[in-house]
Amino acid sequence: MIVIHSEEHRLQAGRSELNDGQLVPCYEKPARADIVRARIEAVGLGPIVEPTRHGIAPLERVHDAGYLGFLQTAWDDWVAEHGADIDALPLNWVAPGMSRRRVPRSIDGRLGFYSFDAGTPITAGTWRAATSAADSALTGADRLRAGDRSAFALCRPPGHHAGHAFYGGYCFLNNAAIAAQSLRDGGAARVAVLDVDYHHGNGTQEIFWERGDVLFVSIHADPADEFPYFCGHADETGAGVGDGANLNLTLPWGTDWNAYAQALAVAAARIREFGADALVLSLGADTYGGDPISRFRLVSEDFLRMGAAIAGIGLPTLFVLEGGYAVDDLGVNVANVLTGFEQV
Ligand SMILES: NCCCNCCCCCC(O)(O)C(F)(F)F
Ligand SMILES: [Zn+2]
Repeated sequence: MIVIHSEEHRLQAGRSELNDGQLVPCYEKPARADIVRARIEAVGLGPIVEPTRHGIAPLERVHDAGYLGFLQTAWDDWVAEHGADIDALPLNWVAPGMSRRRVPRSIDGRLGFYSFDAGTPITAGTWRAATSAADSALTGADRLRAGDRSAFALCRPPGHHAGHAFYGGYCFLNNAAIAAQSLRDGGAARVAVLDVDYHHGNGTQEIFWERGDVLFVSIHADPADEFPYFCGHADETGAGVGDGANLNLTLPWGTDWNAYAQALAVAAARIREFGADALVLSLGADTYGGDPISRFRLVSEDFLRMGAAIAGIGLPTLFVLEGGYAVDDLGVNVANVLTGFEQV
């Protein structure tokens, strides 16, 4: 399995995030990619290559042009107002009943206009890091189009919380959605996205909400209890021609492999029934029992079983890294999914 990875991920190194009322060091940090890369090399999963640059066009196939323009200038606009010693974080958002008709001139206003949390710092390197992650996912999509059975885009920052025109949950560009759209544009008639991150992929859901050509399936902690809280419920099935092409499988805190495997079997059956030509797998490993911000109870061996179950779907598969914050074990857990897949 080829692995695509850019050193430019290191350019996203936020100082702090707002979590549970406090500014704390960022959980989504460069060491995450380093430990995954080291394990991938140790197990000899496959060659590790740099992404090819794809420019802004594939990003515009998924994201709003005004949002992309904002992301490109946000840091400079922030520095002009607040200086370069503090990362850019929003301080207020659009609440129900407030107007979203005008984009504010203020950088503080635009940070809130285009985001949904204060846990996702924009820094000097955010744009370059985020575009390098999107290029990794796009390069992986190119490999599937060239006939590879699988590829792994070792992406940082992650993407599945980023929507058409918003960022949050450590995500700026939706790497998995950008790759899925690239596969569609490259000739795949139907593409499935399966999200196994502990958190609901609200961004991916929003992007494909009214699309019947891309199936989105997510297995995640019940949003009644867990971030991102406001969507991801089982009754969210899509809209218009997309109705029925969105499947949310929610699980309670404390979920172990037995329960998780049953949800994964339902997801696999739905994907087979959909008749996709390719699968994009949003691979978060924060379902791990040792994860500091999550509350499922998978153990490292379960990730081997997860990889085998994904292989059982029988589609060319692009793995795209999302979350996972038990950094010491992240490499083993991610590599186990990929190894489990390859062994089928
Ligand atoms: N008390 C709850 C704090 C929640 N803090 C934000 C959690 C973000 C999770 C991000 C992720 O793991 O879903 C991704 F894959 F996108 F990286
Ligand atoms: Zn997550």
